[in-house]
Parts: sequence; structure tokens; C-alpha cells
Amino acid sequence: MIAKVAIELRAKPVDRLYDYLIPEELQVQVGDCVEVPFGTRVVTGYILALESEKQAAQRELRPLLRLMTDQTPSLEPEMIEMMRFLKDRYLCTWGAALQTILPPVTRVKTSARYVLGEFATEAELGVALVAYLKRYKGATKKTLVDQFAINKRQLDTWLQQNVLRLDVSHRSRLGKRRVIAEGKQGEQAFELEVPLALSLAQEIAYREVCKALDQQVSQTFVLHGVTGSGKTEVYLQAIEYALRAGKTAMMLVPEIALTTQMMARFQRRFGARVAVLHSRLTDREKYEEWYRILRQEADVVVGARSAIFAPLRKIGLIVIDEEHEQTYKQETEPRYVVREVAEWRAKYHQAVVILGSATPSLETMYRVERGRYTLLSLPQRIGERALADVQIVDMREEFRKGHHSLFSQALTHALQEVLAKGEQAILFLNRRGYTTILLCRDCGEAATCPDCDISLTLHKVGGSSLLRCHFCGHTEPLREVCASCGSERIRQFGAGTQKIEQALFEQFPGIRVIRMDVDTTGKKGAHEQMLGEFERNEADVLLGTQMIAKGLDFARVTLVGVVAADISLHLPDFRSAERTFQLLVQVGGRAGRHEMPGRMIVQTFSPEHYAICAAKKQDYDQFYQTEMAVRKAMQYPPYTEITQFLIAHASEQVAYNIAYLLYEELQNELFGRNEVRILAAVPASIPRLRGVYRYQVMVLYTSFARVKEAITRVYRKMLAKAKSGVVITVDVNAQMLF
Ligand SMILES: Nc1ncnc2c1ncn2[C@@H]1O[C@H](COP(=O)(O)OP(=O)(O)OP(=O)(O)O)[C@@H](O)[C@H]1O
Ligand SMILES: [Zn+2]
Repeated sequence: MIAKVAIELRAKPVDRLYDYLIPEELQVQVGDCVEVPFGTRVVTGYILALESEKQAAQRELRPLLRLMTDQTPSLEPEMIEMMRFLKDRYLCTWGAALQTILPPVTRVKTSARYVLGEFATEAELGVALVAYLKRYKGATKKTLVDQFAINKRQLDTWLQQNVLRLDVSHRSRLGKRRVIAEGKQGEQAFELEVPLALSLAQEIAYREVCKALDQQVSQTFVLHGVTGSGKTEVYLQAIEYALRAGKTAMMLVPEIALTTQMMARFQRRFGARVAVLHSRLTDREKYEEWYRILRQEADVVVGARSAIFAPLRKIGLIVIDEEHEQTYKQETEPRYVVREVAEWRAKYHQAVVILGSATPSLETMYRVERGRYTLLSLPQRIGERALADVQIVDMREEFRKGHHSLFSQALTHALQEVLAKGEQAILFLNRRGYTTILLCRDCGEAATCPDCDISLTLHKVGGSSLLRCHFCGHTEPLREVCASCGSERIRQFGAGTQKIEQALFEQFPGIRVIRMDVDTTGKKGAHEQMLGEFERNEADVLLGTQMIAKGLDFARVTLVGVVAADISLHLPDFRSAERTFQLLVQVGGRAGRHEMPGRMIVQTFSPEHYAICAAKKQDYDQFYQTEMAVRKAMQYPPYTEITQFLIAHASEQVAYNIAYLLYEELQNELFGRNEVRILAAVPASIPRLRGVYRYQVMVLYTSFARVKEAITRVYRKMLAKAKSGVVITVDVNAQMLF
């Protein structure tokens, strides 16, 4: 028999399965982790298939070296299928698929050291090298090349002559401990609460889901419920139903910050059988949770994006909460869409998917329209509480009237009222830092990152001011004079959360503010701590970026202020109107969720924009109809799907040439197909990032199945053709164009 092995490789053009002979003494199975020779190296890989020898290529094959199943888990059949799906749909490498499906801690790290071989002599190797290899028990390839100036060909020769020998050792990421460990002991006790009595609308939705669970055919529901309509209670009870039937369930939330609240809610319902998975856990935590799921000690998983790959068996129900969120798209290889993976797994397990949102993505609603998904609605808040009353403030008017504060009169009064009554407010601004643009009044130049085509954001750190690039992290001191003309007349535009915080302190003496953004939540546990403080009424205002926009449920919040609604409206992406509408409805949904009624004040320079008008009325249908007409006219998603190729290189000319070549190849492959549109090579939205130039080529099509082969072929061909230094990435079903 021949084993077909997936190996984690960096070079993409050679990404394929590799064939190895299976030595008689090895009992291997599909999914096993094995050690194999690869070039002059020894690496680990996973057996994805076994084949009889006849089918394999005629050339001579090398044998597998050994089984690693005592160190690392074997892939389950579903995992292998899932890897094939990821590869097929998102054109990723086997290695990327493998890394996605197994948590890093389960993968063994192999390190190889060159040690003295049987025929090592001082005459051959030199006195110094022999001494070094003796003293340090070998050396890495890097040391030999860098410190002893030995070239790679020489190394290979010495290996062949057994002057040197490779000593391979394995280390799990967790240090010396064996990877497969015992279960976690001393579970905490949970005080369980009973399910709430469902409202009529909740009951109808719940029954529909139960019916589908009984039928055991995969089906997707869209739970369209206004904010505070009790979607979560429906999820909880549907999950309970699935568990009672002996199935497992998964609950995905869009932000790691939300996992804590959701996890607490789930533990109150289901106790210790809940596991949590997200990327902020330590390696050890990740590994413990992963194994609890694998060993079937946990049958409910709460988590962010990557939790969709949790090793659950017998899945009955997958819930994706706030399904419209961008965070459900992975922006590195494999660039998967969580909803698609969920549907794939649901099909595999004959399970049910619930996509929940107050503002479903257009893609999702379009599928409802076409009959692929089933719509369930919760049109009202629990207890018939009113949605927040929305007031739109035209900031142009404010300026005309001579109010130049960051807070309009309406917002100022509302904040004063909240403070006077001892209630709480949420202030939302989708921009961190102090100010975002530094513009020279004389020459008009903006301060930009030297490596990226991005303007620098001013941050106040301690007592000093720093300019920072939000893409590459480049920092420099604040410039006193314009870099291009030397003028001292530099003006700051665009307030970020830091500046809002300062303005709050200045205008509302004694105000207690918690600021939550990427800059303040870097530490582990920071989210929980800040939300906890706000919950305990230790602050009057929670100020933050999109991480505070959704999911949060605080009883005392009666006011939500949106400082600048225009930021997301003017992003160079055709989804910007949709994002703005979703964001406004979500943020507004944080107010008045309990006894006290809530209001929202939205400051904008474009009060007449349809996204803002629809948000004022919280009218999803109106927004949907208007935006769909725009999308149809442009033949943009959901009427088509977009695959974006990005070509990056330090030389703009090289990047453009490759992009143009790629465009031509696509033209050749897809010529004359009227359901396909190929957009010419142009600079990407961010034309330069971290010092490299970026060009994009986009393909719009109505059916991926019909273009998949052509796109895959062109991508592989370009990878093979591209010289070193050229990075070509492909984003199938791109959600963000940047
Ligand atoms: N049947 C019910 N009876 C009483 N209270 C309920 C019921 N269902 C939900 N609630 C309560 O109503 C509030 C809102 O519910 P929930 O958080 O589930 O809404 P949601 O639709 O998920 O909200 P959002 O999308 O805005 O986060 C919660 O405090 C919840 O405990
Ligand atoms: Zn930069």
C-alpha cells in the first residue's frame, strides 16, 4: 500500500499530497500522523488516503519513517473531508487546511539538528566545527550556513557520506508533557437556571427548529429578530432540545469579547458540559477545551469564528449569532466564510443551522427570497418594550449654528440627563486613537506611513504624542513641521476614541468613562474586566469602537450616542451602506433593553443617506429593497459572488505586470462567458502596505461551480510562474475589499 500524505509546506506551487511506501511493520490508518523523509529533511504529515501500489506513480518511493499517533491525535474522517472542502472552495494549501482544523498545540513541532556522523573527521569538517558539534550536541542548518559559511550542497554531500547525520526530535508546543493528557479535574459546580417561558413568537420559531431537528435533514433557518427580541433564548432552548435527542450543538458569536457573556449564560443553562474556543485562549486552555470536546465530555461549544471547526461528533444544531458580522470571514488563508463551513458540516451531520440577526446580510436574505433558507421572525422586543427612539443630528447644521464641539447640543443634553439620573450611556465611534489625519495647511500634504498608503493616526501615550500606522504598527514622534514643505501650520482632523474620552472629561467634570478599543483591551481578560465594571455601575459611559456595538445587555443603559455615523459610510467598498445600517441598528439595540426606555442619537454629515434614514426607522425591509436595487443595477453580490486576487510585490511594475498577466489568463480561460465579469488589474484599496505594492484583479460570477476550475487553474499557473518575492493571494467570496 501507498500512503498519500499532507505536509505543511511554505512553498505553494509544490502543494500536493506526497506518496510514501508503508513499511510492513507499521500499522497505519487514514488520518494518522506520520514522520516522513522530505528532501533532506524529516517532517511530520498526515495520511489522507491509502492506495494500492499499482495506482501510484511508477517512480521509486521512500518509506514512511514512523507513526506519531502517541503524540498527536489522528484526523477523523470528517476532518479530512473538511480539509478537502476548504481546499476546494477557498483554494488553500493542505497545510493551511490542516492548521485550521487542528489547534496548534496538537501539532508536533519537528526540529532537526546536524550531528557528527560515522565518518566525521577533523580533516573533512575542520577542528572548529567538530568542536562545536561535540560541545553543543549538533547544530541547526542555520548555524552551519550563517556561522560556519557552509553551503547547502556541501551539507547534502556530507549527509550522503554520513560525515554528518540528521538528528530529528519532536516537541509538542506544550513543552515536555505528553500531548494527550488526562481530563481536567475539579469541575466547578454551576447553579443551573430553568428556561424562560417563551413568548408566542419565540414559541413558533422554536417549534419550527425542533421539527427540523426531528426530521434530521440539514436545513438552514434565518432568525430575523429585532434587538432584544429574545433570539438567545430561542437558541438556548433549541440547543437543549438537540442535546436531549443525544446530539451536540455549537453557538458562534462574532467577537471574542462576547464569548464571556454568552459563556456565562450557557453555563447557567448547561453547566460543565459547555466548552469555549477562541483564539485568545492560551495554548494550554485551547488544548484542554479541544480535547474535552474530542473526548465528548463537552457537547456544547461556545466560541468565535474558529470554533466552527470544533471536533464535535453528532452535531444537531449550529447557531451563528449576528450572522451578518464581517468577523465571520477569515482574512488569512484559508479565507473561509463561517456560514459556508457551518452549512457544510450541517450537511455532513444532517444538522440544522440557525443564522440569527436583527440585520441579516443581504446574501442571507436573498437566499430566503430564493427559497433556500427558511425565515423565522421575532418582530418585537420582549415584553413589548419599545425599540430605542432614534434622533438624527445633522452636524452641518450644528457647524452652521456655530457649535464646534464633538458633541451636538442634543447629545450634550442627553448625556447631562443620563448623568443627573444616574443612568448609563454607550458612546460609539468606529475609530481609535486621538486624531486620524494630520494635514499641512500650506501644501495640503497629509502625514502618511512611510511603508503604507495610509494616513497616520495620532495617539497620546503617557505624556507624549506618537503617530501610528494602524496597518503595520509603524510609529514615529509627532512632526512639528510638515515633512514635505516645512510649514508649521499643521492641523489635526478626525477625532478618535482617545479624543472623545478627553472631550468627555473636559465637558462633563467628574464623569466616569471606560474606553474600550484595540488599544485598551490588549491584555488578556481586559474585555471581561471592563464590561464587569460597567455592569457594576462603576462608570457612567462606555465609550468604544465596534467591539461594543453588539450583543451587550446592560439594564441601566438608556442612551446610545453615535459620534460620527459617516466613517463607515465612506469606506471604498460597495458594502459600506449595508455595514453602516447594520452598525446603527446594532448599537441602537443596546439601549432600553430593560425597564427604562432607551434613545439613540446619531451624529452625521449625511442625514439624507438611505442607510441612515432606514436606521432611524429601524426599517430593515426598506433598507433591503433600496440596497438590493443598487446591487442589482451594479450586478454586485448577492446577485453575483466576487473572487479577488491580490498581487503584491516591492516593485510596483512587477506587481502590475503579474496582475496584468493574471487578468489575461483569466480572460483566456473565461472568454465569452456572459455570466462572468473580469475586472481589469487596478491598485487595491490600500495600494501600498508594509512597503509592498498591491494590485487586484476581481472576478464576478453567478455560479462558483462553473468558474472554479478555470480560477483554480489560473491561480496555480500564476503561482508557478511568479518569481520569488511576488505574493499572490486569492479570496473566494471576498467580503472586504482592501
Ligand atoms: N421569553 C422570555 N421571557 C422573559 N424574558 C425574556 C424572554 N426571552 C428573553 N428574555 C429576556 O429579554 C432580554 C433580551 O433577550 P436576548 O438577549 O435573548 O435578545 P436578543 O434578541 O438575543 O438580543 P440582541 O440581538 O439585541 O443581542 C434578555 O434580558 C432576556 O433574558
Ligand atoms: Zn504602515
